[in-house]
Amino acid sequence: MNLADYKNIWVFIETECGKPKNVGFELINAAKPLAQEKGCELIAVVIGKDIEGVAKDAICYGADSAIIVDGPEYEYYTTDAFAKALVALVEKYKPETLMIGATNNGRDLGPRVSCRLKTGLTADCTAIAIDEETGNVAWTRPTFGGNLMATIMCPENRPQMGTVRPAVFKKGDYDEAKTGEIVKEEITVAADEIRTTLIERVKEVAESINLEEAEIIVSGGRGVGSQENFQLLQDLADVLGATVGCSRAVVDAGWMPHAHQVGQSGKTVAPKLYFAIGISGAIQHVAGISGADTIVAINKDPDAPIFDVADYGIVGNLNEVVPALTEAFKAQKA
Ligand SMILES: Cc1cc2nc3c(=O)[nH]c(=O)nc-3n(C[C@H](O)[C@H](O)[C@H](O)COP(=O)(O)OP(=O)(O)OC[C@H]3O[C@@H](n4cnc5c(N)ncnc54)[C@H](O)[C@@H]3O)c2cc1C
Repeated sequence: MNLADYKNIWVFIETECGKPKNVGFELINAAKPLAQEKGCELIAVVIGKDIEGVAKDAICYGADSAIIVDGPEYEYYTTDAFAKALVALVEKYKPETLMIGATNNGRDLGPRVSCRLKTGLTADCTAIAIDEETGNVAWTRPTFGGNLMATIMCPENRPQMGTVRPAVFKKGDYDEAKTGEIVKEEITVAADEIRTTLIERVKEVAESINLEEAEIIVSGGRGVGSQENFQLLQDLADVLGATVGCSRAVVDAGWMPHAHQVGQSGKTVAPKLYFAIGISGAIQHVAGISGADTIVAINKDPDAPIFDVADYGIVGNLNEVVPALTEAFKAQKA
C-alpha cells in the first residue's frame, strides 16, 4: 500500500429516509481544522435515496465538496448495500481518513468497511487530532470502563478510519451561500446481494427519545428512589420543554428504558442545560455530559462527585427541591 496515494478527509453523512443525522454535520465541524492542518480537502459522502439536498447541507456546514450515491436500494440502511458502496468509493478515490458517526448503523458499517479494506478502525472516539510528529490522525477513546483515555493511530494502512460518538462535537454555522461540487456516483446493488429485507419499521416509544439533540435534559439517578417518583422529573421537564434522561443505575433497576441512559454505555449528550438529580457523578456518567453547556446538580450529599463537574449545585432532598423548581419555573412562565 502506497500511503502517498491517499488524500483528503471524508466524513460519512448518515441519513434515514432521506433525513440527515446531526452527527455527520458535527463531524464536518470537527474535521475542518484537521483538513486545514493537513492542507487537504474535506469531503462529505452521502449514501441514500433522494439525498442531494443533504449533500448541499453538508457543504453549507463546511465540507468542500460531496460525493453522493443515490438509489432506491439505499432508502434504508442495510449492511450489504452500504458497505459495498462505501468500499467501492474508497477504492476509487483513496481518502486518507474516513470518519463515521458511532450510531447503531455507523457502528455496523465502520468495521465492515475497514475489514474489507484491510485497514484499522478506532471505534467510539471522543476526540480527534493530527499527531504533530507523524501527521497521522490521533483517535482518542475511553477505555478500561472509562477510567483511561487511549489514543490510537493507524500508521501503516489507509484510510485511517474511526467512528465518533454523536454529540461530542457541535455542528458549525450553516452558511447558505457556500457552494461546492457534488459528484454523483452510480453504484448499483442487486436485490440478491442484500441479505436482509426490511419488513416493517416499528416506532418504539423509546425511539422518540432524542437525547442527543435535546437542548435541556432533566436526568435522574438512583436517588430518585422509584419509577413512580420519576414523575417529579417529568413535571419539571414538561415546564421546561426538556427531555428526561437517567443514569445506568435507573436502567438497571428497570425504572427507565435504556434509550434514556446518559453516559459511557448510554448516550453522549450536549444540551444547553443538564439537570443531574439524585445522580452521584460516577466517571461513566460524567463521560456522557462533558458537552453540556451548563450542569445543575441536585444531591443531598454535599460530597457527591457530581458537584465537581456542576456549574450550579443544590444540596438538598430532591423530593423537595424538584417540585419547588417546577413551581418556580411555572410561575416565571405565567
Ligand atoms: C463499563 C461501565 C459502564 C457504565 N456506563 C454508565 C453509563 O453509561 N451511565 C451511567 O450513569 N452509569 C454508568 N455506569 C455505572 C456507574 O459506574 C454508576 O454505577 C452509576 O452512574 C450510578 O448511578 P447513580 O448516580 O444514579 O446512582 P448512585 O451512585 O447510587 O447515586 C445516587 C445519588 O443520589 C443521591 N440521593 C439519594 N437520595 C437523594 C435524595 N432524596 N435527594 C437528593 N439526592 C439523593 C445520593 O447522595 C447519591 O449521590 C457504568 C459502569 C461501568 C462499569
